[in-house]
Amino acid sequence: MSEVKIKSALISVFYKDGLAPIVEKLDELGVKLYSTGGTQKFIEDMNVAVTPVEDITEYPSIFGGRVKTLHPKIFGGILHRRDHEGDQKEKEQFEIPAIDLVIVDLYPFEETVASGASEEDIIEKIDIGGIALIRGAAKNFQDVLIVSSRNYYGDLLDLLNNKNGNTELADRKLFATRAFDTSSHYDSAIFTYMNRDNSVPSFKVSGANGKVLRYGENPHQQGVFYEESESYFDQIHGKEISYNNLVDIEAAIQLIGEFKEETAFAILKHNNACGVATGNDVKTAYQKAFAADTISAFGGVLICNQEITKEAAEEMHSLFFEILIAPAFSDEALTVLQQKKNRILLVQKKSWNREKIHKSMLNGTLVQDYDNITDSEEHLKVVTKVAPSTEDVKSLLFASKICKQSKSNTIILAKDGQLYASGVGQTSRVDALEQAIAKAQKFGFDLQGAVMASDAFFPFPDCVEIADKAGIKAVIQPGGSVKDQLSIDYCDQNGMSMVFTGTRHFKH
Ligand SMILES: NC(=O)c1ncn([C@@H]2O[C@H](COP(=O)(O)O)[C@@H](O)[C@H]2O)c1NC=O
Repeated sequence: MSEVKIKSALISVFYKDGLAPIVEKLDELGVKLYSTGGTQKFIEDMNVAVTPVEDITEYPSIFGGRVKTLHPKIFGGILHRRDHEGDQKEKEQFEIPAIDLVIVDLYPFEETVASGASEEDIIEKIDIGGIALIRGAAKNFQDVLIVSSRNYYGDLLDLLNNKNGNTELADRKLFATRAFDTSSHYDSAIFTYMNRDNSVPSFKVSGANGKVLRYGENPHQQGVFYEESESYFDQIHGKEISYNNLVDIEAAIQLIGEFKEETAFAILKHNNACGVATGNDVKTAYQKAFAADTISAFGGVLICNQEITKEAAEEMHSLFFEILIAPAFSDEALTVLQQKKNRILLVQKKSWNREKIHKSMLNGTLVQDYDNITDSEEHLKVVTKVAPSTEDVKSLLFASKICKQSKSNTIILAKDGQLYASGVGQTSRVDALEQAIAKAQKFGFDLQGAVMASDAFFPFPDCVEIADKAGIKAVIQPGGSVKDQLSIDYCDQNGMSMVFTGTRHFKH
């Protein structure tokens, strides 16, 4: 049977907002309504006739609502095959009313977890009856239409309006597919919560609201972005965000997350910082970040951890950049920045907060903890005769933050809250250092008294030697090489200071 006329509907929804126009339309179409406690009251308050499910089940809602729709007469009403003689006989025998449309909006499990509620409250938000209704109605898409979330109310209304209460098989199948998307996403979230201690060696990821991108990494590749949780940003201006933009946005949000106490500004290209600085105000921090590499900044992704001021906006307006991310923009700043129609402006809504990260690998998925160690003073062990000065320690920790958020192998050269230059993504540490020195010289930085950070230990003393000859006098690195002593000896012989952090920060 392809076309089905909706004659009856069961509505059981957690959030009642958005429901009223649907109830009105169903009432207008003469659809008989069944409902559960709170939803029933909502419908009655609209002065629309509704039959409580209890009238069908002849049971009250019990155990604090844990069992209300879970009854053969409800599930029989949904699941019986309309064109099956045996099912029809049993339906008559057990006096089961047909239910042609099911509208469910599940208990908000993910929201409850995100709110930091107690385990008891979270467990109570595991919907049982609702998920069963969704699965039952979706299974019987031959006869029944399932609306599994309030996200689909708009589509339901269109359907009711356009087809006058009739549905085609293709409609029901589409809504059923969406229903299994809803139910599988819901169960994945429950599993992920229950498996917080990784006691079960299984990994679930469920992205929703797939956004088809213009293309993937290159124009001949397709790309889609599936978000797993609330978005990190709101786009307030500019062209459509691309696949590569998203990759850079993540790198930018991770990098800026390292700077919690001071005003910081960063400019990234291809996931690596080409400019980072702290400053007393946003404009100063931007100017210092831009100075690190005035060429790479062209077309870059900019990020700041403070509101963008008018002064800062005017300063950066002349730069062609792709994206600017900030927690807020002043009205005057927006007036300046929005003059260029394509440039993307994003309001960052939350700091980087993922504990686990994953990437597809071979025929599976690699999962690991996010590198959530930011080197700070208490991590530092002075291994040389000379200790770094207070100012050097500040510069070393600043450099180490950038180092952690750059692609390995990385060497960062910095001073006074300003990235001087970096060597990133190199196959040898010496290459990374030589690249950084050459870049610093190219952009006019005097490396006398600058500091060096390395994301991993030095296997040989060559790096400290090259750095020393370039004028660098303080070094931060994890330590841990069997030949650490050779680097330490070189520093001691040449009046350099070096600290070990004990933490390697590879980023591949
Ligand atoms: N236990 C059940 O039989 C049951 N049947 C439906 N629900 C849920 O109850 C909520 C609606 O409840 P109410 O109409 O009482 O506000 C919906 O989110 C629905 O998914 C149930 N609750 C949880 O499992």
